[in-house]
Amino acid sequence: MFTDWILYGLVNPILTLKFKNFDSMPHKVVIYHAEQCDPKKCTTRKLARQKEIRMVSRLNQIPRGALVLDPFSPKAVSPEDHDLVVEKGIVGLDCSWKRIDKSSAMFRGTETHRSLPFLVAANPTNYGKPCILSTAEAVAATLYIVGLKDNAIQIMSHFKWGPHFLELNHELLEAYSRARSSREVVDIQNEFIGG
Ligand SMILES: C[S@@+](CC[C@H](N)C(=O)[O-])C[C@H]1O[C@@H](n2cnc3c(N)ncnc32)[C@H](O)[C@@H]1O
Repeated sequence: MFTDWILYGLVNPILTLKFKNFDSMPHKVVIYHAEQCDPKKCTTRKLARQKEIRMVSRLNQIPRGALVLDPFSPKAVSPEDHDLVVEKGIVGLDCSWKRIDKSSAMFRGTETHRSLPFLVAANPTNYGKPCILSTAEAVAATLYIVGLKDNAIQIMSHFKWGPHFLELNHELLEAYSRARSSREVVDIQNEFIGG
């Protein structure tokens, strides 16, 4: 009995560590896929194959109350969103950037929609462009800003260019992740752009 407890005490933390990311990620990140992309370049499909996210094709499969990644939202992602992300998860919209305005209209009115502050894309399709991030970059940036940095690194590890996204934006991501509010995130962004 006593040895069982010692064994449990040794093995359980190892198992918890091993499966920590696996347990916490797939059900917490849901991407609505609008089938408008080139399947070979689609970052959502890749993350779904790796079981990092859940890809859905019907609106009623989107969890209610999650943080919705919407580039048109006036409110920026900030560390204040940590509990929201942990408890309700993240929702992304994988659609063509050409149709983003129409497609993201379905998210309007959601209190929990958020835009990402200034960050530069590292994916080959939009390399160097500010704010036009792939879905994978947007999810990783959100995780990083709210303090789930290991999960952000894990998401980016599935892409050749993924770690470079975190390096390229390291200074900003760190600063955003230390902000106290969404307002402060925007101030950091504005100071960076202006300066
Ligand atoms: C328009 S889709 C393009 C996806 C691309 N086909 C791919 O394979 O990654 C990118 C999605 O990522 C999220 N996203 C990207 N940049 C963002 C930003 N600046 N703010 C908020 N969400 C963003 C949004 O959910 C957006 O709809």
